[in-house]
Amino acid sequence: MKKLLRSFGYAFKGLVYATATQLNFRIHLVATVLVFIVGFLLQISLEQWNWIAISICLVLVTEIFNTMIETLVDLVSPGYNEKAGRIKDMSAAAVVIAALFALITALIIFSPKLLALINHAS
Ligand SMILES: Nc1ncnc2c1ncn2[C@@H]1O[C@H](COP(=O)(O)OP(=O)(O)OP(=O)(O)O)[C@@H](O)[C@H]1O
Repeated sequence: MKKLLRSFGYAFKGLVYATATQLNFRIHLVATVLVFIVGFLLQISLEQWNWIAISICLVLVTEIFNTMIETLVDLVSPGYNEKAGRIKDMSAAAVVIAALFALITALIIFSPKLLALINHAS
């Protein structure tokens, strides 16, 4: 049990490090809070919450992996290296793909509800 708690402590330290050092990670966290607020206000369904949860998880996990890969590349290849650059570029591409998936998911879920609200108000 003590060992398990210690492992969670290390994981929490990693999360704090990612939040403190990565502006993009902080932006994703703010976006997560906003999506939660909008989701509650628009009373989205359980299935839609599922898609939102998958999107958020995917973006945060890829962002942490990206930070991890950047740190590892800087460790093993501190100087200029074409392959090191390519690895970082691909890692960043993974975050962009996840973020696009999240954006499209949010558009599919929220735009019909927001449009209905706008139509109702006018
Ligand atoms: N060692 C390297 N050799 C060659 N090119 C690199 C190297 N390090 C970085 N690059 C290039 O510069 C880009 C930016 O790298 P950098 O490490 O600054 O990441 P970043 O996306 O700006 O993240 P962060 O702001 O978190 O450091 C990489 O995507 C890559 O194209």
